[in-house]
Order: sequence, then C-alpha cells, then structure tokens
Amino acid sequence: MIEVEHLTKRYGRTVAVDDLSFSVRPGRVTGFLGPNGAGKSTTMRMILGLDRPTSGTVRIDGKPYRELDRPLTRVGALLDAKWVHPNRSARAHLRWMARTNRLPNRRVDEVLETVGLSGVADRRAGGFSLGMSQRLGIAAALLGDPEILMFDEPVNGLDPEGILWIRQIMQRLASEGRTVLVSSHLLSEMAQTAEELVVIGRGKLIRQCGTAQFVDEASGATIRVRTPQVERLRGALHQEGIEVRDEVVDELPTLVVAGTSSERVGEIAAAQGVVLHELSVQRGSLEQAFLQLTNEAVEYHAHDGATTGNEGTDR
Ligand SMILES: Nc1ncnc2c1ncn2[C@@H]1O[C@H](COP(=O)(O)OP(=O)(O)OP(=O)(O)O)[C@@H](O)[C@H]1O
Repeated sequence: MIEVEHLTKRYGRTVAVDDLSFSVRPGRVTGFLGPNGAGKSTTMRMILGLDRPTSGTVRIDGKPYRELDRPLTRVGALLDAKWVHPNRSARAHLRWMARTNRLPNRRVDEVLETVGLSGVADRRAGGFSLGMSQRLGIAAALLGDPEILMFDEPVNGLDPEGILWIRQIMQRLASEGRTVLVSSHLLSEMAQTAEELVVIGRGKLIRQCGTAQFVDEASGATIRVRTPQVERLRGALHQEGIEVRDEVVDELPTLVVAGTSSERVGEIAAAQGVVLHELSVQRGSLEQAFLQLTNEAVEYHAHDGATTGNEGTDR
C-alpha cells in the first residue's frame, strides 16, 4: 500500500506537485495518468525518497521509504531504463545490484528468466534495444521480490509486441497480490492495463476511481436498449427519474438512456418483465474524454514557458 498525503513539490516558481493525496492498493494495476508535465515523475521520485517534498508525506506500508529495512525487498521501480552502465552485461548489472543489496545471486537468473533475457544475459547492455532495456529495468525492479512496484511510462517508444508484454507482466504481478503503480500520458493505454486510475493535471488530483467508471463519466457514456416493449420500459425508467431519448438504430426503435448504469436498466426491465433484445454501453473516445478532463492543465502548460510543446499529444 502506498499512501500519498498532501504532497507538494515546488521548483522555484513552478509547482510540480500541488497538495496531492491518493492511495494505491495491492492486487491490481493502478494507472497514474496525466498529460506531459502533470507531475507524475516528480511524484514517483518523492515516493522513492529520491526527491524531497516541499511539504506533505508519503508512506509505504505505513513508513517513509527512507525508514524501510532493505528497501529493494519492499519496493521495486523502473524510472529510467537507460541508467545501466553501457559496458556491463545484463547479468553483471543485476549481480552488482544483488550484491550491494545483500540479495542471493540465484535471484539474478530467476529475474532474467522472468523477463525473457536469459539468452542475452552476457551481452553488453549498451547494445540493447529499448524493449530489451525496459525488460532489464523490470528485472532489476523484481530482484528483491518486492510487494510494491512502480513503473514510469514503461511503454513509451515500444513496438506493439513490447507494449503487450509489459501490459501482461504488470497484470501478472498484480494478480500475485502486489501493488503496481504505472504512469502514462495515454488514457487508451491505461484503459487496457489498469483497473484503477489516479488522474492528475497540473500537479493536482483530478480523480481517483475505477478505469471503467472514469471513462464512463468523462465520455458521458450512454446505454442503448432495444425491446419490443418500448413504452412499458420507457414508463418504468421515467418512474425511476431516469432520462430516456428515442433513436432509430438500423431501422429499429431504440431507447438511449443516460446517467445510470446498464445494471440498473437491466434490473428495472427484469422487475417489469420487459424482454430486452439489446442492452449495451456506448462509450465515447477515450483520449477525448481524458483531454476534456485535463483540459485546464493542458491549457495552462501551453501558455507556460516551461512547456515541452507536446502536452496532450501522443509521443
Ligand atoms: N528538477 C526540476 N527542476 C525544475 N522543474 C522541474 C524539475 N523536475 C520537474 N520539473 C517541472 O515540474 C513539472 C512536472 O514535471 P514531471 O516530470 O513530474 O511531469 P510528468 O507528469 O512526469 O511529465 P512527463 O511525462 O513529461 O515527464 C514540469 O513543469 C517540469 O518542468
């Protein structure tokens, strides 16, 4: 469990993280989502004790990172895949990490196997592709077999195969009961990877909730219902105060319901004995929804001298 409370980080006049509070629970992948420059990396560095907060606290299983005994066995992180010494082999790099952290050498071969690098373990890490470097970074994060894992933009620049691999290993680690926090600036990516989202913009928390809920709310998802008993269902939904609109889809009369869940519509229909031919959730565009919510943050950065010029766009 990671608990971030009222965390603030200022760099001169720039407020990188602004009174941010959220928690990350075990057993699921939590996406840490925000446009470029929103403060994700700075927050992750503060969680790991690499940056000192201006104010606020971070606790990992109840303690600040600095107070953890043998921290590599509690928290593993991939912040920058390219920090490995280029002339060292993958195996030598991991052995050095294991030695300095009093971890058994056998873990090196285990994690190399986990990330699929056993066959290239003795090659220079400097010659690795980005995908291989990311795998090596993940191996390093797993070395101490930690309960908590953090990955900063791990899929950036990877090909589809690399992206799929990262997504699958994250979900596997979470299904083993670990706490997994992964940052991204792409909602479409997070929607496929994370069960829960912590969304930030301009260093501030915008929302922490389930991914599907965030997408539904942000994109104003509606529910499409087809039934041979249109009037009966319409009446029942009206009685519950639910908004209904008529549409014709594929030449069939259809009810479009907003502001409730498909479960609720299904339950109301069942209670009235109404036969349903279709009950489907219609979602809007993910990136559009995300940009809408973080719009203020994006606009702010677009007018700010510290901009990177690519806020809100895919890199
Ligand atoms: N060492 C630093 N000195 C000054 N400003 C900084 C420093 N580190 C970060 N910032 C600023 O803090 C803000 C948040 O940056 P941060 O890197 O945490 O964002 P991010 O969400 O991780 O974005 P990205 O995905 O682009 O890395 C930005 O405006 C950035 O310019």
